[in-house]
Amino acid sequence: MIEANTKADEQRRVTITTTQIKQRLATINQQLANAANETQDIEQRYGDNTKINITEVDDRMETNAAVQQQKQLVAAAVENEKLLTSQQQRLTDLADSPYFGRIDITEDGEAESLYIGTATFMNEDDEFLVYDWRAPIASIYYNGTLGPVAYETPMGPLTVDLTLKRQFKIKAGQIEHLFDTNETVGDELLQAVLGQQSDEYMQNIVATIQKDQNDIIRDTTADLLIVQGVAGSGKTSAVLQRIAYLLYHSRDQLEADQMVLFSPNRLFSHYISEVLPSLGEKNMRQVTMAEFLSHRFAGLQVENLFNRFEKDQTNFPELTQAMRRFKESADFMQAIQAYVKQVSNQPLAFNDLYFEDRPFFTKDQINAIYMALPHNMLPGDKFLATKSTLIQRLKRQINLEVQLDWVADRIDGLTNDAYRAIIGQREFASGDDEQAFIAREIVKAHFDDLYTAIYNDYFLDVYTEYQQFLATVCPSEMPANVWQAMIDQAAQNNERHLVGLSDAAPILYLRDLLTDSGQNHGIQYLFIDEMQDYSIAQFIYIHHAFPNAKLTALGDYAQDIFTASYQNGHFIDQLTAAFPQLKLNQIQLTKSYRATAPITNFAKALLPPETALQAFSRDGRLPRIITTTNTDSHAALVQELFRLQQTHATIAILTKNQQTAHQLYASLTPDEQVTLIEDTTRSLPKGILILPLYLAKGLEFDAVVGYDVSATTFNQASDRDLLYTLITRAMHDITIVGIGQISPLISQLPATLYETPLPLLTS
Ligand SMILES: Nc1ncnc2c1ncn2[C@@H]1O[C@H](COP(=O)(O)OP(=O)(O)OP(=O)(O)O)[C@@H](O)[C@H]1O
Repeated sequence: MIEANTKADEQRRVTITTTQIKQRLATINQQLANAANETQDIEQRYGDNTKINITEVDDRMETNAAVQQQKQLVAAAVENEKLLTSQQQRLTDLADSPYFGRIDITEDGEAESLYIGTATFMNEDDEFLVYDWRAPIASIYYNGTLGPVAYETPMGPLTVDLTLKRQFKIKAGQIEHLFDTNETVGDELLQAVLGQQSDEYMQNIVATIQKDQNDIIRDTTADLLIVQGVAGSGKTSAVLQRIAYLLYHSRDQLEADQMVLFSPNRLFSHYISEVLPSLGEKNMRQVTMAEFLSHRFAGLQVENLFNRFEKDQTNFPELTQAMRRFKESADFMQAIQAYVKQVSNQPLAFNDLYFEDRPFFTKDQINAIYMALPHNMLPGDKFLATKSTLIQRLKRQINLEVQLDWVADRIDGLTNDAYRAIIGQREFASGDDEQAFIAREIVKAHFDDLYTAIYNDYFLDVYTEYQQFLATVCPSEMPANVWQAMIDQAAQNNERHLVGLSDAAPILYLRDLLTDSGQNHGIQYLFIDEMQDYSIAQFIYIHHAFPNAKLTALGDYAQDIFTASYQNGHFIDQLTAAFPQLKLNQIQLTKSYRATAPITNFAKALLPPETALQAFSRDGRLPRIITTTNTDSHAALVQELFRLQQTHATIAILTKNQQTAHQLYASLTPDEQVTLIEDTTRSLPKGILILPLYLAKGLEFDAVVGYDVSATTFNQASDRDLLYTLITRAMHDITIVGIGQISPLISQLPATLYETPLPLLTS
């Protein structure tokens, strides 16, 4: 129990701190106003300078230098303004809520109180009034219980005595709550935070990070950090705080754009987009696997995970499943490596390179170049040497061509503007030099398409090469005719500019290994959320594509909605086995924070009894199971929505597939104010939303209605993971609606875990 005078003392300190923050803010505001004026000033002068007459040759050089200098001045001024704006934002946030924690420590007999907030604030005398939550000493706040505690310093671990841990909730400079705690971070504040309504954007969790989440955030040693965490255990939250932590500790070596987060869909990207800015950091890059693949397969259409899932629902025979399992495995990617080694001394599937409708380099010519190279050269090097020979030969052709009459004719026909566009600002020693330059530019432009084709490796027919590879790896248990039919299908896909999803990573891998290309060495960290939605083959390809990146992979094998129908075995074991050379750290999160205890316990009952899953102790209503008839289903749903709307702002109706979502949406009247969410949707409005479950991955809603969770729709063992994912999207309330008969997966659960309201009375 906190004494009243303790609160008054603490409030006094808050006031002193916020007063100083506001004073600093006033200075920054002034500097910002000056900086804005300065930028405007320079821009204006820059504008005036460009008005100097540039047709006089003597003036031209001088004007260029002046313009360059002005440009640099503008860039510096803009940079300065940006810096001041970010300081302004940080101070504004601190003035409202300067800190959320206090630790009292004793070190060598000397006692000290430290206050922890979202950013450091030092007063005029360089005393820390607030420590950044990422400072090494702040780890005590997250990790330590009262008594001796160690924390990392640049000189090695140091032990201090922790004598007090206090948590605050401060708003508009006023303490709303404060608690003393001996837990790592007390539950009281967490209760308050988790009880709030969902928001369009995810919130940062700095004030209440839990110990095991802190381990994820502060890991700096692993090359591959794998986090298996139950639904709602804070995996996504932890990874975002981790990004903020890494940026803070490597300010000089690491930029936000050297980090990439693979996210499940665009909606999710939008949902998490405010966390880093709220911590004063820039966002990392975000990409979905579909975007990544379609970028790398420019011009071809790659099968989409969501569409494939929908198709699997109607027809997915066992042999197709086995085929997919193989193509998505580490063995398959290893077979590609072996194939590349083996074919490097054989002719490759090259394409003729055409120019003006006739082959300029035939595939035989290209193969002759390739095969003449030393046998012991690496395949990628051989390819690059071949490419370089092709470019040299093209250059030779360009040198010959400049002498030809058609070029002289073309030069004669140039208008003044076209002529000037070619020479630009260049100066020439003589007229002949100028002519020679123009002739060369014209011939280069003439051969540009051919050059681009060579440059982009279009002379390798990777699809045919892939089909040849496939012909060498038919698994013994697979009937040869079925395997051949799959190869024929891959060839047909290619004709139609399509790529099957399970072929995508292998084809890219084959292409990159044969051509020694496709690697991005600049990315330092990669984060893969919902790791269970990626195949091992995709992981291997991603690691190949970003060879210098440390990898953080997070997920929950119980939420493998896309692969549960055909994968078996333990995903994490397969993943670790695929990267034996990487330094591994594995962390498990078993406590679920998102939902109330009744919802989490209900979801848990679906999983095998040995599953380590613990509900955070937050009270709430029992889940409701409504079984209705086809005729009454609409009325029952509307009635339930009406009930939920009394207390919740965002209610998601989740369906198994898109078709059900569309049909349901069409059947609701406009005054029911529902929004249909699709693959292309970028942001989440409040109100009632309808979406297929797979688009709700990683998201959360105040209330969820699982619609048509019936004996006919959710009846396979693999549907368990779908249902678990569905239920765990809810924060405060869940209703499951079954039509005809409720899914056996639900009816098997202990009746104490839910309630069944009386059936709706219809006329
Ligand atoms: N330490 C914490 N303090 C406050 N809130 C937390 C904490 N950890 C998790 N949460 C909250 O719990 C919810 C779930 O977190 P998050 O989405 O990060 O979990 P997840 O493990 O990625 O979930 P899922 O796998 O189900 O998508 C979020 O609302 C998040 O803000």
